[in-house]
Amino acid sequence: MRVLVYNELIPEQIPNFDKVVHALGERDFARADVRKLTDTLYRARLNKSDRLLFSLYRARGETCCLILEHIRNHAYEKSRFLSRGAEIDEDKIPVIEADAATPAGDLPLLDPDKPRFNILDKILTFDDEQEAIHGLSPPVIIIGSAGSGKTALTLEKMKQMVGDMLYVSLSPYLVRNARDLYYARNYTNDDQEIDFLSFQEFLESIRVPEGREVTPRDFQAWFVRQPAARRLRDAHKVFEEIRGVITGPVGDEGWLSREDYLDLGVKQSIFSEEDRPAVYDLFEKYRVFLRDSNLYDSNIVSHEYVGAVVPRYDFLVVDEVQDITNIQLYLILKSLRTAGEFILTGDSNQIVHPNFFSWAHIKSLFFEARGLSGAHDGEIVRILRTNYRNTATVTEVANRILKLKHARFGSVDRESNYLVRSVAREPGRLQLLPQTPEVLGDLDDRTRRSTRVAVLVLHPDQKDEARRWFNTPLVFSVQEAKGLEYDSIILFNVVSDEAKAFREVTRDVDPAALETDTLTYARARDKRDKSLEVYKFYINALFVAITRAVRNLYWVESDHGHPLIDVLQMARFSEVTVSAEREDSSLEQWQREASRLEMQGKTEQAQDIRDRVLQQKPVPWSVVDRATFDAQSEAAFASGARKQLLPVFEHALLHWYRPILNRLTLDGFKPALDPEDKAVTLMHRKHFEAYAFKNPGTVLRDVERYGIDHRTPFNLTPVMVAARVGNIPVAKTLIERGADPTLTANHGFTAVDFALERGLTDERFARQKLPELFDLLAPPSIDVQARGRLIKLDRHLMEYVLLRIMGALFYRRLGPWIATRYGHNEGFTAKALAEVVTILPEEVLPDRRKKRTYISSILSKNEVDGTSPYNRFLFRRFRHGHYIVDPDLKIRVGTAWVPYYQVFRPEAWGPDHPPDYYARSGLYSEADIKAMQTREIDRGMQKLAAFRADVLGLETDGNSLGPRSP
Ligand SMILES: Nc1ncnc2c1ncn2[C@@H]1O[C@H](COP(=O)(O)OP(=O)(O)OP(=O)(O)O)[C@@H](O)[C@H]1O
Repeated sequence: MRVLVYNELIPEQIPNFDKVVHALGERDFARADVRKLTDTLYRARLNKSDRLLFSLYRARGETCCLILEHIRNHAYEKSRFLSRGAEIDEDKIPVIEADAATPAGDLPLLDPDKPRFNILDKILTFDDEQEAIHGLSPPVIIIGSAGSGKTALTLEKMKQMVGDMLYVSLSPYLVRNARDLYYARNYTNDDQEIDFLSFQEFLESIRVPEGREVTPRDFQAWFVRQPAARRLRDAHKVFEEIRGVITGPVGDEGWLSREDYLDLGVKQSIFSEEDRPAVYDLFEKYRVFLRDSNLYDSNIVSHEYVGAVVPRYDFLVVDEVQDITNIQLYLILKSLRTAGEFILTGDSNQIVHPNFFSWAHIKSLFFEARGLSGAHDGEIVRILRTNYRNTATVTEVANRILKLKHARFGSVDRESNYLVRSVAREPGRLQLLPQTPEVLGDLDDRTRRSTRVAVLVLHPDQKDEARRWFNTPLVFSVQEAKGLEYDSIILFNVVSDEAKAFREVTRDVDPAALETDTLTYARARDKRDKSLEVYKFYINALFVAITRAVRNLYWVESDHGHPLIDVLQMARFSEVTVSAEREDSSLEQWQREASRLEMQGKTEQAQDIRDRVLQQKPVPWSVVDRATFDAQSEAAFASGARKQLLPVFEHALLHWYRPILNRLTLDGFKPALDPEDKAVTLMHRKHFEAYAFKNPGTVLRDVERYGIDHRTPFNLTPVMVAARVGNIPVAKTLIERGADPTLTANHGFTAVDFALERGLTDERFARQKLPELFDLLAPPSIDVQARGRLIKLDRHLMEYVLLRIMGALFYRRLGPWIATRYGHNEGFTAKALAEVVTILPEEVLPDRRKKRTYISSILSKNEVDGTSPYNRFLFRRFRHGHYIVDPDLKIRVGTAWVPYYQVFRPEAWGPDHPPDYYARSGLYSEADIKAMQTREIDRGMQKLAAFRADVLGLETDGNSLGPRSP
């Protein structure tokens, strides 16, 4: 049997490794003392205390043994691959013979001839090209077409690095995806701390810029109103010139001076010398426009930040570098402690952002700023030619486009001069179809209900025409589609709608020039020829559009006689009968697609799915938000009617709005006198009945009607309710369908905070529910702003967990602590926190992190006036050993920055209700007791008001809802 070893394992450090692996290879399970742990996992015995975890899978028809993990000292509960916290009783697990052990499935991406394999979201082996790059030391530039494994390879490379690291890319979606891939299957690494940041977040981590980043759409809307628009015509082209040529280069100023700009060589600008003065005039107006509209240009901001960036990373990765400009790259590389410790990846055939990117620009940047790439002298560029994403047919057309580009414009640069190989076993399908009502009707009928087919047009303004024919909500312009992939793509009049431009793209190209299997390096003939710069968008857009199709391409054109169709030899694919399979996706799949698109910022399409496919409606009930609640409770107390007070009580109970609960108790409001358990049970039964069932059916009915994140009358989302009641299957289903776990309730809680709040007081809940709920619901990071900088707290950090715990304790514990009469427990102390967290299971907080000394070190490290170089400026120490979240801290809610103490509400703090020892003593009348309790509560409220004013610096509102003395 073949044995492959996970690349993270170091066999030399594992006792008896060779001996045991040899036995496994010979299928001698008895010698290796193999036992079966789960359906897919086995263990072999290394020595008295250590075990080796492995799985069996089939690859290319052979059974392969995949060695996964070294279990030291019987510590199965620490295993990465067994479910967390697994308790295995060695005496009870069954011995198994090799013949009885069957492979758990097929692994199509595994090459059994390789000795090592890698694990990201799936198990795969690298090909020789990839392996060679994996072995290189930085700096490395990885060039490869879409789907060549650049991201996968780079992430695996990062795992070998030690220290502080950065992964950065323009698209927030790609970054999020990369982070999830990195930590897939419980990967952890104590030797590194990684920031996964979009470029905008990277800027924010230096200093949060004012306003919002200008988009091409803002520019276009402004451009068409300018008199110069008539002469310069194309907004995209002008924007590209400004972004790529005027503000993009590295220099001493934020942009090129007029003189320098007019002096540029012909290859350095998209515009002719005659047009350049007009472009520069417009650029000057553009800066005024930015200032007046509170927008910023990230290039100009990057220039401003060059002096402010501090070296803070030991290693960094820039993924999709073709999307960013030189000054942006320069700024990123300036954050390295040692020059040259980087990997850049990219593909210049995928440039559809206006930024005038070329590999030559990057090379000249390294040449001019020699310090950037370190002492390394040799070639740092490596190319990946194999495509793992698209079928052979799709790849063939993509290659023809590359050949056409080469034949027409010459080599863009030496680096991008290559064709792509497909390894897909399936051939895939390509049909060139005419634009007739019958064909379009049929195509639409077969594809409109499927989440796996999207329609692509070249420009955003062509989407309306496409929507006349196609009913799917998945209609995108090419720029929108960048970074997406679908099983099948319908290209709609991409060429016919820009017939003139594409005619230029094919001008003077001899089809015979495309009959080649390699691209030879050749520059364009005429240096003054700007056609590449001008027409690059069209040819790249076509390339990007086509490579979005994983399997099939349906290409609809009104004019099949266009020269481009001819040059690409598409006629052989011409058909009049649509052969797309008809496919209906379920509502669930559509819901997931809507959420996926939402996350990628494709709000238009996501909304269209919700409106037309899911037919979601606004909730028919009124939702009680903060303002409504304040008004409702005032009115209820004024009326004193039970019917009005009950919803106020329930709301206060759910949000632990202590002043209101106290007041209701003092007023003798019956439900408020019940023990909390009873009141909660009644309320849950009344309002959250649907969440009591394991089967999510009832909850999903509302979700289908009103959307996955609709608000219940208490202004909670369904997943918040599931978290609060501890219903794991429902929470899981909602998350799988795309529920957003970052949304907040009236008092600032996200779904996971509800679960944590309960887990911190209820031992059984903590043990049975919290590990899974935390895993499922805790968002990957919390964005905070301290001292004007973004600090992204990754879920792996203790700071993240601590901030969450402080949030979960905010109302129930912190308020009463501050309010206590003797004041010895104000604020969070390491001692109090260490006591509180003992209840949390190992999976949520490992024992080493529960220690008082450790908690204390994290608190003081992040104290706002502290001097640690790793200070994240989270906490303020207002008395010796007493901490609170810093009142100047802001957190990101949706896209807005909100002060922490507006998200969490100190005005909802109140003292615990005084115990009934007065009553028990039997010495006092009922009226006396009430008076004493009232006084006690009043004192607490006053203390809280003073704390809010003195420590938090907040205005106090006179406790309008606090209890008044009778
Ligand atoms: N050696 C390999 N064997 C099998 N699958 C692979 C291999 N390398 C990469 N893949 C898979 O191919 C797909 C594309 O890889 P990846 O997303 O890393 O490509 P990319 O070059 O970054 O693409 P893009 O430029 O479109 O972002 C992924 O699903 C990845 O897991």
